[in-house]
Amino acid sequence: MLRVKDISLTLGKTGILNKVSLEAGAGELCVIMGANGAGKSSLLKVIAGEYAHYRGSVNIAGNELRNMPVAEQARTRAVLSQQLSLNQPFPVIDVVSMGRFVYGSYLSVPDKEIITCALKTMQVYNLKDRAYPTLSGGQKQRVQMARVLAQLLEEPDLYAANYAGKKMLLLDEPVTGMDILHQQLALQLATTLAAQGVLVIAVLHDFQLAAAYARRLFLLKDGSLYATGSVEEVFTPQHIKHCFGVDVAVLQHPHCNYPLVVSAAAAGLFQSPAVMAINEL
Ligand SMILES: Nc1ncnc2c1ncn2[C@@H]1O[C@H](COP(=O)(O)OP(=O)(O)OP(=O)(O)O)[C@@H](O)[C@H]1O
Repeated sequence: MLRVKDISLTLGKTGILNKVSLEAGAGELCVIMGANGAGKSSLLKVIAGEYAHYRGSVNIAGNELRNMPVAEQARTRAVLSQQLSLNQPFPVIDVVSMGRFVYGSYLSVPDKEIITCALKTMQVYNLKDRAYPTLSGGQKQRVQMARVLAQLLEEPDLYAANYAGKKMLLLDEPVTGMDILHQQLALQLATTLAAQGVLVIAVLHDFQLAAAYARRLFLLKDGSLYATGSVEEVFTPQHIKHCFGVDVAVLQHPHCNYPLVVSAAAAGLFQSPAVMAINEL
């Protein structure tokens, strides 16, 4: 579904991305991680078609991104950007409706049903008449998730359509500001959409959420792809130390089949022979 080959990006005079190549298939939930400034948002913006002057190739479902008309790009992928500022006092329902405008400015009955479905799925239906700027940070983020969901869906039902090879969802730090319940809601929604064939690529900073939800990880360092693979392959103490400069232990989760990444800030952790043995494996 997505083939990124040798992407390099310069902004001003600064090299931001350096020959990044990656592939991801329909129905995968991929997570991009890396330290602040590693290039995660820039990479997502290149894939979203927001930068025209990158070098290399981005191929989406067999189409070269450069050759895709903007309207077709908008129908193929929905993007949740970081730091979206919207200060006009639009009601929430209008903000979510904006997601449907990529299909035309007239909202049909099915469009309105999709908007209602998106509002209810992100648990913001009760806020639909509130002025968007008056919402809390986490509520705004849920509304923005509802907007991209409204853009993505073809039916007012999460399970009704097969999106394999047709739809891509790009999420830049989607759970920022959300409480733990709504973090789970947002990432379970991403998982559900992936199960319907949507390729989901999310930038996350939280190791536990990434470990729990990612099927494939891309770890960036200084604008280059440093490691890629499964959670177990990418989340090693060595990779994390190299990319984030912190000592961690990677432990077996007592109840779940994904690892726990624990930072050395937990005093005395690294004195435990059991933990040292795990990390030397
Ligand atoms: N428009 C721009 N002009 C110049 N430099 C930029 C621009 N946008 C981003 N950068 C720089 O590019 C680098 C990568 O930025 P990017 O936002 O992609 O990082 P990130 O990995 O998403 O970081 P964070 O975790 O802090 O969100 C940073 O050094 C940033 O300062």
